[in-house]
Amino acid sequence: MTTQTQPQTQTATEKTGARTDEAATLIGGARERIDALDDRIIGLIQERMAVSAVIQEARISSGGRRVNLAREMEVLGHYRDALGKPGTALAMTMLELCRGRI
Ligand SMILES: C=C(O[C@@H]1C=C(C(=O)O)C=C[C@H]1O)C(=O)O
Repeated sequence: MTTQTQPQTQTATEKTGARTDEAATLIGGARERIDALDDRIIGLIQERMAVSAVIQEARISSGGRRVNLAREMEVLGHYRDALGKPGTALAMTMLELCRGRI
């Protein structure tokens, strides 16, 4: 005899961890907004990467270096002022995406 695994359908409450249908509905809607925001954030990061690459290529073509630490300090400060210490970590990851590892 062969055993078959049936596709499991999760209820909205199982998917969200909520204990009531009302909370599950609210969470489902809010998660859709988060997914849409994440898509926009990813698109903005990709746009930033492209602009950053233009700057880096222009500087390298002119005989300069890829990285400019003074400017990176300004970027880090901007994120730290807006978001606190985790903002610095976020900016460091973003800089790595934009100019690679140093
Ligand atoms: C984009 C630049 O080049 C590099 C990338 C940076 C960035 O992505 O923000 C910042 C400084 C440089 O290391 C720049 O100098 O502005």
